[in-house]
Amino acid sequence: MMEFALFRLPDGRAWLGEGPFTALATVPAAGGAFYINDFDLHDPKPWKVPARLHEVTAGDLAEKTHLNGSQKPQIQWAKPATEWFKMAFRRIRREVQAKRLEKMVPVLTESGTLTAGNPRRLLEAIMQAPGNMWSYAHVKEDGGFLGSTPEMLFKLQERQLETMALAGTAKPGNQEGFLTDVKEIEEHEIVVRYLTQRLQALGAMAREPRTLCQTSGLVHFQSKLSVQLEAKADPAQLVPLLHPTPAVGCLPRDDEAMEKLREYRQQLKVPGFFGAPFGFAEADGTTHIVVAIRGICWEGNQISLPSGCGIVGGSAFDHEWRELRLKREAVLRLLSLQS
Ligand SMILES: C=C(O[C@@H]1C=C(C(=O)O)C=C[C@H]1O)C(=O)O
Repeated sequence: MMEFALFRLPDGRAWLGEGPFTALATVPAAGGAFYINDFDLHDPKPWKVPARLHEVTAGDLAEKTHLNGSQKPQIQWAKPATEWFKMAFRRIRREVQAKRLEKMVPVLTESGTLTAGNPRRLLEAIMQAPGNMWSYAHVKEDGGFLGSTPEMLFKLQERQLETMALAGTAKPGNQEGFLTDVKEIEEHEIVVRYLTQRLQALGAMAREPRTLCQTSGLVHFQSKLSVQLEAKADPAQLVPLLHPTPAVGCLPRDDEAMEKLREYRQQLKVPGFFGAPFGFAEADGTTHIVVAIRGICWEGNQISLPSGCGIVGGSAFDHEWRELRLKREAVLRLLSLQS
């Protein structure tokens, strides 16, 4: 199989689409299409209709993707250098303290070299991800990306829109400290405020209380939001309305801040898939779009493992550096790649 896409819902239902894909600007009425784009939404035709679509389970994926016989990947990781990230971190914090910015999410990417095996084998691991995660993959002949994310951008079913703020991170174990951590709460509430502002015009909105979301080896703050839309909305318009949220982007989301964010991403060599929207439209029209974090990408034998962290005025470098490591470790654990 040359090119394919995979999407798994938290409830375990999963779809595998085989290329070649037909690209469309809007979601087809019959559904059965994947949404694949990069962080900057460069692709004007992000809806990809596969030549063949299969509903798959963890049990039959290996056979369907012809993985049988290939070995698990072995990766030699290089320790990430601090310099560029430290510079971005300091500049962002300075901008926040000067009140020119509220929050920005720089991304650090760890590189690795594939020494044996096939990265496609990791599809089996993302099919086994915990029940509160969405798994995604887009694989081409010599490269691709895949992962399992705890972050949904939105789910649209008729006129019911669901979304979530997921931001603020801790290691499991110190829940009491985390629940009252002012900096983490601020980081989270910035995302809630942003979503509320963006969604208010669309219809009656409801916010659930802030709760804890426990994923593989990490705890986050999560607030669910929902909107009863006044008029039918096209997912093609909702994506640029909501993405990027300040959970992976910046606030304010004006041209100047977005330009800075793009500059940092370029300087730090962040892969285009990271933080981008990814999704699937079911045959009944229900559309799921998630935020592609907690994953890896590869090109030939070069592997990248990106992770980001929100910087606000109270952020300290060592704390964020540790948080980035925890996030990378969570991905490695999820993919059963830990050494
Ligand atoms: C950017 C990542 O995660 C995002 C950033 C978070 C944070 O800064 O606390 C938490 C969850 C995600 O919204 C990542 O996992 O790399």
